[in-house]
Amino acid sequence: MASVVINDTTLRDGEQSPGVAFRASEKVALAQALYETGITALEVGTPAMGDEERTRMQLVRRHLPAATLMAWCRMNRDEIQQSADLGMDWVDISLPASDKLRQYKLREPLPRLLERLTTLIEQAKTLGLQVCIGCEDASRASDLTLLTIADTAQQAGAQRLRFADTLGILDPFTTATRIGTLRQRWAGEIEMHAHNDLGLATANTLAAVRAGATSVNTTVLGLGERAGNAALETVALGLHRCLDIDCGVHFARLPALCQQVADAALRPIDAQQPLVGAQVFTHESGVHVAALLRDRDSYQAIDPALMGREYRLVLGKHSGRKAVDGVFARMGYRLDALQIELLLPAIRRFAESWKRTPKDYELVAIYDELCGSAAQQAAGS
Ligand SMILES: CC(=O)SCCNC(=O)CCNC(=O)[C@H](O)C(C)(C)COP(=O)(O)OP(=O)(O)OC[C@H]1O[C@@H](n2cnc3c(N)ncnc32)[C@H](O)[C@@H]1OP(=O)(O)O
Ligand SMILES: O=C(O)CCC(=O)C(=O)O
Repeated sequence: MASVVINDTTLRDGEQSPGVAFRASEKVALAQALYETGITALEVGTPAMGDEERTRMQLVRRHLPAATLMAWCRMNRDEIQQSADLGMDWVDISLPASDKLRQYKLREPLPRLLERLTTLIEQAKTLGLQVCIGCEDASRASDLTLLTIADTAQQAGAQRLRFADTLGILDPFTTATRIGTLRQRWAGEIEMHAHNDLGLATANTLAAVRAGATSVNTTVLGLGERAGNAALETVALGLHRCLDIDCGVHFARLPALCQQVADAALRPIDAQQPLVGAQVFTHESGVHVAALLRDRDSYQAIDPALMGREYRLVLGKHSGRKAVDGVFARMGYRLDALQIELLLPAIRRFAESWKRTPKDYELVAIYDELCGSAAQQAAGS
């Protein structure tokens, strides 16, 4: 499959998560960390927000001269001019694609908006900017409207069309159909921008790529409006794993990048966050662990080493005998069948009382209590 550009928008849409506000130093450091993780195309901000935001965008530009930077703009001449002044490579000119958003936001008929769009694209191109047309709420726009916008954008010389599932209402099948229709008409780049309201943002992003999208928006940890955007981590690994597309992401750097974003956003990483959560390479269930002790591929499709991580086997309420044997063996204990029979119910009780798995020293304490020499002597007498 052809290559795909990840145009990460952590610093624009990611920061639109309620309450998230990156300081200037954080914005620059995050841009740097994204770049070092192999993400070289970044949507870095909204010039309309004012001098402070523009200064930050300029700082990112200075720190990352080789990165491909994009600004998000409304249909507004000043914002496009500002994007050029800030040294951006791309401008995303946002146009409400659905009737609803046009009606309630701009209150301007589509033909008039398209005339304005043509002028704005020409302005941006004269300023040396590459142009992406952000079709906001494209999922609620008709194909006819979308294709009309695409025709105008194409004639005016825009390079990219962003299909935004602004409200996160699509499923992967509909996404593929919509992008496929667009692909037949629009010769330029197509960028998928998916929101996660139904938990389908990554799936929709992969479906869009299958149907012909050449570029995808992501945010680290899926930050973004409401339920967020498609997460960089799952999109990058999904493209690699499911579609055999290498976007140049250094997977081993993802955990540190995610932690840095989590710290700057004050959003702790959920233990079960795909790929980077603390628990996602940890196995407890007895049936799984028994098989994993023989072959890691039995219950582990993603090699944690790819992310610089390790897999762990733990004991808990769902452990079986082989798991008890295996985990104690890792700690240097050779258990006999009777000891395992004594330990298993005690470990289950521990997990239920403390609502967590016992740590190694706690397993040793359970062992000492139930199987230590005094206990064994008592059991024998
Ligand atoms: C789906 C998305 O994520 S789109 C990205 C949206 N991003 C943001 O809103 C984040 C940053 N936003 C802000 O800081 C501010 O809202 C600003 C600076 C952009 C604008 O601030 P203000 O000038 O005070 O406008 P305000 O936020 O009150 O209202 C938005 C205005 O933008 C207009 N607008 C919305 N989309 C567009 C568009 N694509 N093109 C032109 N105008 C637009 C609205 O119609 C409204 O105009 P009105 O005042 O004439 O009704
Ligand atoms: O206008 C765009 O480029 C898309 C904006 C966006 O973030 C969205 O629609 O969710």
